Amino acid sequence: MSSAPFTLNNWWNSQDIHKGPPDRSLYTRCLGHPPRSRSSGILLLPITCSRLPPRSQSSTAKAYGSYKELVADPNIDIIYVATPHSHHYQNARLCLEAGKHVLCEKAFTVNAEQAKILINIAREKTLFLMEAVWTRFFPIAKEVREVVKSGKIGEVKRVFADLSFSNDVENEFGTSHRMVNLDLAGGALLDLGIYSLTWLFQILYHIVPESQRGPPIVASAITKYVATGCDEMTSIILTFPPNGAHGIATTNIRVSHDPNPTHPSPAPIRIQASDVKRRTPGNFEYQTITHEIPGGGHGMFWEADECGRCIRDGKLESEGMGWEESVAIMRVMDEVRRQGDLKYPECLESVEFPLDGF
Ligand SMILES: NC(=O)C1=CN([C@@H]2O[C@H](COP(=O)(O)OP(=O)(O)OC[C@H]3O[C@@H](n4cnc5c(N)ncnc54)[C@H](OP(=O)(O)O)[C@@H]3O)[C@@H](O)[C@H]2O)C=CC1
Ligand SMILES: O=C1OC[C@@H](O)[C@H](O)[C@H]1O
Repeated sequence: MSSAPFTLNNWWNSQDIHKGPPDRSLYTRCLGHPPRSRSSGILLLPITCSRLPPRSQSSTAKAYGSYKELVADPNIDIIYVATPHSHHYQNARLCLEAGKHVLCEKAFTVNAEQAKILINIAREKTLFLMEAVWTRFFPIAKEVREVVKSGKIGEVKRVFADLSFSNDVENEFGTSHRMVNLDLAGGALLDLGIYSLTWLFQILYHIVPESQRGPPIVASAITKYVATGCDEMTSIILTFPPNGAHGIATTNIRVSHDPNPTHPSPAPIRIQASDVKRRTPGNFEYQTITHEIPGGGHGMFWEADECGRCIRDGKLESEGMGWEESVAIMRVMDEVRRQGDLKYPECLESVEFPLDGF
C-alpha cells in the first residue's frame, strides 16, 4: 500500500455552521484534526455545508441552497447525514440515490423498514453506508469487545447500560426542540437509548458467533413527556439467545445518576455494602486502561476514519457497525415503541420516497 493517505472528500454536518466559530466547531476538532496523530492513513477533506449561509463570516463552509444541489456535486465522495432523526431516511436515501457514500447519524432511521431499504439501495449501488454510532469506534469499546470475546472474564450473563441526561426538560426543550418534538422523531429512546442498546448489543450480540445470534426478546416500559408525548424515560430488558443472557438498557432525559458538567444533575445516591472489593473473575486481572483522545479532539474521527478505511478497501459496510446489526437494533426500538404506544406521525414512519417537506 502506498504511504500517501487515502483521501476522501467529505461533507461534514450542517449543524456546525450554526454552532459557533469554525475553528472551535466539532467538525474542526474531529474530522479536521490531522490524521497523522492517530496514524489512520485516511485524509478526510471536510466541506461543511448547509442549506443556509454560514453564520460566521470567516467560515469556509459552503451553502448549497438545497440538499439536491449538494448531492449533485461531483466533488463529494461521502455525505454525513446529521439532521434530526425524522429526516434520516429521506436525506440518506437522497444521497444514496445520487450515488454518494453515506454516514448517517443515530438513530439510523425512524424504523427498521426504512433502515432495510437504505441498506438494499447501498447494496445495489455498491455504496458504503453506516449508522454513525461513534462510541463503537472508541479504542476502549474495541478493547472491551476483545476482552469479553477472549473469554477472560468468563461467560457474560447480564449487561447493564444507561445513558441519561439531567435536562431541565420544560425550560431547555419546551415542546419544539428536536429532543422532544414528535414531528422530529424526538425522545430519549432514539436519541440516547440507542447508546445504551449499543453496549448490550456489543457484548451480547456482536461478538457472539453468527450461527448462535438471534433477535432478543423485548420487555420495556416508557414514561412520556406530558407536553409532547415523546418518551422521556425508557427502560428495556432484552433476553438474548443462545443462553438467555439479559441486557438492561435505560435512558432518560430528565434524571441521570451519572453527573456530567454539561448536564448537571443532583448528586446520585448509591447504597452499597461496605466491603465491596474489586473481584476479578477467571484469569482476568483488574486493570485501568486509558485511551486519550488525540489532540483534544472529540473522538468522532474514529468513526470517520472507519468510513475512509472501508471505502478505500471497497467495503460497503463496517464490521464495527454492520447493516444487519443496525436493523436488529432498530427492530428492538420498534418493539419498545409498540409496547409503549409511542407513535410518530405517519409521514415519518413512511418508506415512500421522495416525500414533500423533507
Ligand atoms: N454523535 C453525537 O455525539 C451526536 C449526534 N447527534 C445526532 O445528530 C443529528 C442532528 O442533531 P443536532 O445537530 O442536534 O440537530 P440540529 O437541530 O442542530 O439540526 C442539524 C441540522 O439539521 C437540519 N434541521 C434541523 N431541524 C430541521 C427541521 N425541522 N427540518 C429540516 N431540517 C432540519 C438543519 O440543516 P440545514 O442547516 O441544512 O437547514 C440543521 O442545521 C441527530 O440525528 C442526533 O441524534 C447530535 C448530537 C451529538
Ligand atoms: O448523540 C448525542 O450525544 C450528545 C447529546 O447531547 C445529543 O443529544 C445526542 O444526540
